[in-house]
Amino acid sequence: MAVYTVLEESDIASFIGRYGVGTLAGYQGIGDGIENTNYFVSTDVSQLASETSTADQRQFVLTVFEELERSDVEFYLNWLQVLNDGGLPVAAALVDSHGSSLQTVEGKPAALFPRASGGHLDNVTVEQAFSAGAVMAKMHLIAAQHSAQHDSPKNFAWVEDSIAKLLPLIDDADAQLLTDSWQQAMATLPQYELPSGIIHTDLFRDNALFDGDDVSCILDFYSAGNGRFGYDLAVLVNDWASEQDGELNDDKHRAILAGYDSVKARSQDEIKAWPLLMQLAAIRFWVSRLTTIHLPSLDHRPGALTQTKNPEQYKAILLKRQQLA
Ligand SMILES: Nc1ncnc2c1ncn2[C@@H]1O[C@H](COP(=O)(O)OP(=O)(O)O)[C@@H](O)[C@H]1O
Ligand SMILES: N[C@@H](CCOP(=O)(O)O)C(=O)O
Repeated sequence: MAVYTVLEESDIASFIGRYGVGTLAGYQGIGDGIENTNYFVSTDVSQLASETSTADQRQFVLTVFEELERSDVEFYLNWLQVLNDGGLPVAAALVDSHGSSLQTVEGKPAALFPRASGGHLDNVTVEQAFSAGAVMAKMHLIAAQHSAQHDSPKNFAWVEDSIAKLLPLIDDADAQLLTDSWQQAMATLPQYELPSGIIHTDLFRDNALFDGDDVSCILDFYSAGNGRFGYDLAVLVNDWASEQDGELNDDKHRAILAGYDSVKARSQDEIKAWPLLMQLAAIRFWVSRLTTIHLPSLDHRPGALTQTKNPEQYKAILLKRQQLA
């Protein structure tokens, strides 16, 4: 259950009051998520003079950022606005009557977002895989036009540092595989000139909502930062197009790449570096999942331990991707 900051009805009503979006009609803590506190909130807009729609209620998500620094939240809210202005399906924070999107709740940063329609996918069709690739390419096109700078909390420097800390804690065969794979990848990466910008870094299926075949909202930008676009795409493919044993599902893999290329054609170097990028993305999540288990005190996310994800899955994906190189 991802509600760490418990809010009373009166807290939520006064929070909502800053926005002029009607009176509180209902609220419910959101069970999904591991990092922040989220509530679904609905308001009654029937008394609002400005309301032109026929609906009686509007739906929002109230987020309390449990661990992020205020300056980081500020960056993410601005970035969401940039993506929203560029036409990407994201939920940009509402601005209150004083012109601010960033609030404070119990001393922590907080914001109000429109609630997006759509649901999470259990099984991905090739049409949905195509849409996911296309929407990521659109996001990268917007990012390529901006010179924003932000360190992703789990960038390659973090991976390298975490590997060093993990080596004494994991079995010898895994330690060897991790060391060799990482060193080989880092030695090969500079051969390629790979375009970069602000990337999502964690676009797993649980961070996207779908209406039918279309992405209705990309969620959870709170690990975004500078990185290579091809690496972001590899993170997506490893989650959306892997079988249980880590093997690539050819149809979904092809559909994601076709969707991506239909919006932003990959460069020759991005294509040549593709197996390497998938390996890097696999190492990153093998390492973060190992870290949650072996170094829990370093994991800043309050719900990480209760929602532990299986590191072996990403080791299997790494081994399968190495066979493609
Ligand atoms: N704007 C939104 N519209 C609809 N659902 C949302 C929205 N924001 C969050 N959610 C729901 O809340 C869940 C948790 O949000 P997320 O940002 O992933 O949390 P956390 O940062 O804690 O991991 C999402 O998986 C989604 O189901
Ligand atoms: N998608 C990740 C969970 C989020 O991980 P984080 O390391 O970016 O906080 C996974 O499935 O491991």
